[in-house]
Amino acid sequence: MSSALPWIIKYRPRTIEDVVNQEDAKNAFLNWLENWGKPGQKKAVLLHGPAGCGKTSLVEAVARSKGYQLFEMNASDFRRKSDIESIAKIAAQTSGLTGKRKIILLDEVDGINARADEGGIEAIIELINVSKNPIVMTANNPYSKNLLPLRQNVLEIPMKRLSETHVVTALKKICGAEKIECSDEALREIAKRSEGDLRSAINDLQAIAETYGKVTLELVKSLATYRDRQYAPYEALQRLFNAKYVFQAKDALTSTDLDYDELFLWLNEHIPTYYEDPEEVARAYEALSRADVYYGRIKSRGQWDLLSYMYDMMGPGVAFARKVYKYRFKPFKAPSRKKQLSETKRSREVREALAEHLASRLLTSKATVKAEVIPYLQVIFKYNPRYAARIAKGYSLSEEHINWLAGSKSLEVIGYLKKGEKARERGRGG
Ligand SMILES: Nc1ncnc2c1ncn2[C@@H]1O[C@H](COP(=O)(O)OP(=O)(O)OP(=O)(O)O)[C@@H](O)[C@H]1O
Repeated sequence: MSSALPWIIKYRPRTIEDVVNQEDAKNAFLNWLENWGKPGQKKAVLLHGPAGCGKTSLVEAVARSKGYQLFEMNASDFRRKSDIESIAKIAAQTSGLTGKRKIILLDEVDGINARADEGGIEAIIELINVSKNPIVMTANNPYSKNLLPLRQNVLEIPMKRLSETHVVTALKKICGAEKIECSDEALREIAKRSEGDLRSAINDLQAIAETYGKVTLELVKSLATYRDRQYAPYEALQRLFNAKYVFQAKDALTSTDLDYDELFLWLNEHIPTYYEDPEEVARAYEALSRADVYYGRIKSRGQWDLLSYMYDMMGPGVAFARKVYKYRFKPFKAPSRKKQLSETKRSREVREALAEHLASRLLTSKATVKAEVIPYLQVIFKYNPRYAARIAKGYSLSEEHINWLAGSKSLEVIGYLKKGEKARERGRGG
C-alpha cells in the first residue's frame, strides 16, 4: 500500500463503462457531443449533480475514449474576465498541435462568486458564443443565482447521487486491487455515511486502510463520518488543506475536538507536510501567524469577537495559501510538540486557575496577575516558606496552587500552614 497516490486518482474511471450508475447522463452527453456544431444544438453543457457522483470523471473518460484533447480548468483558474480570455484563444482554434479535437472543461462553475469574480460569468457566455470546440461545465448546484444567465446558454444534464450499492461495489473493487482486508459491513457503513459521494467514501477507505492496515466496522465507526460529526485530527487536516471552498476550510477547523492551542500545533507542524512549494509554505505560515496575533489578543484582552478573524486566518488563510488546487493525500501525524504540550497541560491549567483566583481577590486582570504577581510569588514560595504560608492562608490558596508555586519547597510551605492553623486553634481553645 502506498500513500503517494490518492486512491481517488489511482482508481479514477478510465473508460466510459467505468463510470457507474449514470446511464442517462452518459447517453445525453455522448449524444450532445456527437451532434456538436449541428444547427439547433447548444454549444455548451452543464453537468450538474451532488459532489463525487462522477461529473468530472465522465468528461475525462469520454475524452480519453473518443480521442479528444481535454483542457481542464477549475473555478479558481477562471475567476476573472482576463483568465477566460486566455482560454478563449484555445477555444477559438479548431485543432491543437496533436491534431486532436478538443473539449474545454470548466469545473465547478458554481464556485464563481458573482460579486467577487467580476465579469466571470459574462466572459464564459462570450466564450461559448465564440468557441469552435465543445464546452463542458460542472456544478454541484446549478440553481445558484450566479448561474442563472449561464443556464439559458447551455444544455443541462443532471447526474444522480450514487446509490449505496454502487458505492459498496466501487469500494470492494479497490479493496481487492489493494489486497486489503475489508469487511462487507464496514464498506456498507462507509457507503451509508458518504451519502452518495464516492470521492469521500474512497478517501475514508484509504484513510482507514493506510492507518490500520485493514477496514473493519469498528474502525469505521470510530472515525465517525457523518457531515456534522467530529473528525479525528488527521482527517480534519486532510479536509482543511484540501478544501475547495472557504466554508469547507472553516468547517474543517470546527469539526475536531482539538482546543485552540492544539490546532495551532497541528497546523504549525503540517504546513510543510502538505505544501511543497516554498512560496506556499511562506504564505501559509504568514496566515497562521496572523491567526496567532488574533489569538494573543483574545487571550490577553478577552476580545472574543476576534475569534472569527482567527478562524478565517487559520482555516481559509492556510488552505488558500496554495497557488493551484490539487488534491493531496498526506499523512498528518500527531505533532511531536503535542506530547510535550499535553505533559505540561495540567501545569498550564493550574497556572490559569491560580491567576483567575488571585485576579478576583486583587480586583485586577488575569494578565496583570500573570505578569506582575505570580513571578514574585514564585520567588517568595521558593525562598521564604514561612512567609509563603501566610500568603497562602491570606489568599486561601489550594494545595495544588501551593505545589505549583513552591515546587520542591511545597511541603515546607504546607508544614508552616498547618502549624499556623494548629496555633490558631490552640489560641481559640485557650
Ligand atoms: N459514477 C462514478 N463511477 C465511477 N467512479 C466514480 C463515480 N463517481 C465518482 N467516482 C469516483 O469518485 C472520484 C471523484 O469523482 P468526480 O471528481 O468525477 O466527482 P464530481 O462529481 O466531479 O465531484 P465534484 O462535484 O465534487 O467535483 C473519482 O476519482 C472516482 O474515483
